[in-house]
Amino acid sequence: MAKKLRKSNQERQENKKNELNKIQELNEKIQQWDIKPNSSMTLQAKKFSDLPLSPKIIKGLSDNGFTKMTAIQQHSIPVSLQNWDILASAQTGSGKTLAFLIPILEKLYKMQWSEYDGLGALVISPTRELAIQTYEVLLKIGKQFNLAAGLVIGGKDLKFEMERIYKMNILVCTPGRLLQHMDQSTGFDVSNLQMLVLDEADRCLDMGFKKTLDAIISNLPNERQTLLFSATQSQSLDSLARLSLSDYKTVEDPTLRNIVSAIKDKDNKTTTPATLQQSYCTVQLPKKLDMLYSFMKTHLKAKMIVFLSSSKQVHFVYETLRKLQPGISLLHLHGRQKQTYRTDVLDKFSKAQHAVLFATDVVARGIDFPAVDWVVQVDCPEDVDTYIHRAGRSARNGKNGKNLLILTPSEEEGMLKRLNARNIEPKRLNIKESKMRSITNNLQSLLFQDPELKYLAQKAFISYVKSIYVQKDKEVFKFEELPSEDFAKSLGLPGAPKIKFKGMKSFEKAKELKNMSRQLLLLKNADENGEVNTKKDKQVKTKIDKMFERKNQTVLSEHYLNLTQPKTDKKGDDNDADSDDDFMTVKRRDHVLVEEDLPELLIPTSKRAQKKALSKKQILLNQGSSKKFVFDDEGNAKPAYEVLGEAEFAKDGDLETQLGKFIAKENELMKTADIDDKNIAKAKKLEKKRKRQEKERMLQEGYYNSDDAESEEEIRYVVGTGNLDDDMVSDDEDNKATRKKVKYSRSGKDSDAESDAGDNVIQIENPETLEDLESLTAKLLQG
Ligand SMILES: Nc1ncnc2c1ncn2[C@@H]1O[C@H](COP(=O)(O)OP(=O)(O)OP(=O)(O)O)[C@@H](O)[C@H]1O
Repeated sequence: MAKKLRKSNQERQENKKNELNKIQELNEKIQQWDIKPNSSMTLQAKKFSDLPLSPKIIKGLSDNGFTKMTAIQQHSIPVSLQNWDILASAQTGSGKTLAFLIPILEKLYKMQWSEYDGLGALVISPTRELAIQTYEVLLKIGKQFNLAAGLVIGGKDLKFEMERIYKMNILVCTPGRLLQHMDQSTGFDVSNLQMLVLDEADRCLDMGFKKTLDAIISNLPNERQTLLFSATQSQSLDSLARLSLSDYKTVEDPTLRNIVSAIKDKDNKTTTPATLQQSYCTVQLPKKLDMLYSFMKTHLKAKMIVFLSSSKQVHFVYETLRKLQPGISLLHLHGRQKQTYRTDVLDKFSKAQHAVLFATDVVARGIDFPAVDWVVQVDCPEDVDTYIHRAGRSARNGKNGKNLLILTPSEEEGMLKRLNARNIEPKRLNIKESKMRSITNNLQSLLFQDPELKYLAQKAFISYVKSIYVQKDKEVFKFEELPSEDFAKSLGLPGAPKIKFKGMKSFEKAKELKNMSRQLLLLKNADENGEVNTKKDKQVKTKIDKMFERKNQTVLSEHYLNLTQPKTDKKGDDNDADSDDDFMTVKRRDHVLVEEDLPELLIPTSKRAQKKALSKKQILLNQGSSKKFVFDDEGNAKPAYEVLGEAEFAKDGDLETQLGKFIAKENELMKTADIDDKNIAKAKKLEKKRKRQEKERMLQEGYYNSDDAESEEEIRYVVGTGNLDDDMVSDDEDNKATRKKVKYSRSGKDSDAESDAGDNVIQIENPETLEDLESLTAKLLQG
């Protein structure tokens, strides 16, 4: 028995030695690799197996059907393997994900990284969807490795994450939650980090994560490798590169250890693939929905993503078009839905053969839906980069795809100019008016029947107008040219909700009035000759003068305060026009929704308005009980109830007859009122029921984000080797002992300990839920 054990130990040692030798060989080969883009080595390496890569990664790749490399993989993987920092940009769908995942796995493997070495690599993605997708690819190709990987994309149960995050070797995450862990999770140590990857790096910046990224990067060790990947390159990306890549400016100096290789896809000058057919058409804003519906009706056998500018637009278009039953299955996705619902939609759309997905730009980047035939950009993208990324959801990895950009006449010239400047020249498509089907009447009747839909339409209208208003590129987005009335009608609304740009107006007016008040003060201090006395403090003032002054100042400042109120709140926080939700209010005119039913945007928030309302109330209170007057033909006011003289009263019969008549009349009135009341009560009951059902349906479909955190679980883990199972790490002493051994074994001296760790059976904490991505703990890259 002992002999057998010794033999197996010997075998293990032998195996380990061989493995280390092979790693040594791989390292030597990659150091000799000529990474120049035109070198024969680079150009001749067509398959993954042509590169000096470990058998583990080759197996992981081939098991998933990846054998040939794409251009970006061919050019960037050898450079990454030589430990250079990289700023890589390549077309959408060109395989960037593998281009950074392979070097991560390969590097950690060659360093013989173990679960006790802590976090070795960090991948930061701008959206949850992209992070999930990257994580899934990592799981697939990394099965052969003995590493722990986790997905941290936000969620409520911070404690749960805190307890596990320190065990991870590779983390795929979104920026906000990562920073939270850096700040709050005591056990989370990033000091050993070897690689940082920023996927869609420019998008991370566009989404306002700059400060978060700066903070994350400042927490990371300087001695690390950094890879920045994006399909487009913006100036902000350059500035990030300067911040996060070492010696960015020393590109030409090959003697420095950390230089940047800016790798671009040499074959293509533009960032859109050649297999993508690009076209555009021009349609008046009020005709857009007709155009979309007609397009869908003529493409029932297609898989299509329809991009709209806001979640409210998406919600409205989805809810109404599904009621018109176009004959193709419809899905919708935006950032206000629950993560579980979003994941479900992604899954459904990925699997669907023919379907339409209405979406915001939350899926514009990185998401890899298979076989999308059409991308339809119904609302104009905010810039060319967004256009490229949206269009890039189709024609991925050499496949064919089509993109249709719908522009309004006022957007056409500006947007085409922007696209042409980037070598993008979509073909113009002429729309046959005769083929276009108008759905305005259908929408009107839908909205008439369903107040919920009307409410959605109003929100969609406002959010669209708002989206145009806030666009930076005023040459493309001309707010003043919006045909708001017709646009509202095209959504089925009876008219455009009036939008008042509260912040802007009050800001301008406040400036004006501030000037006026200054003039008033100066005038008040003017001497008898009318000259302005600026040295008023030197005047001799009586007590009454002072009181008068103080009183007037108060009046003035109150008045001034009222005018400037919308700009500054009590705490002095800036509330002006830039505030996202507060910058416009809507005056409604055609419906009777009560205030609590209104969207936040519609509630008048100005303190002035509230004060005004208060004062009206006050006036009414002060008035005491009201008197009712009627006006005669000459316009004279008389009390509504007058006591008649006896003779006049007797004209209509004696008291008894008149009383009888009066009672009969009142009885009649009461009967009708009773019927009316019953009808109203019935209608109310029905409405209540309908609302309840609607709410239930919406809950099922993933709206009501407010309780997201309550119900969803957004963190998932792959936990590495079995000895990371909670039970096994519960005993601290044992754990410490194992750590010591494993550390020691990395130097190759204690192969028993190493193989013990390696021999552990892999534990999957919740195998059933692993696949649907909703498990809190999943599994592993196994050895
Ligand atoms: N070497 C390869 N062989 C076959 N298919 C590949 C290869 N590399 C990537 N793919 C496939 O190509 C598709 C696009 O890859 P990926 O999502 O990595 O593109 P991307 O460049 O990151 O796109 P985007 O810029 O839109 O994020 C995926 O379906 C992926 O599985």
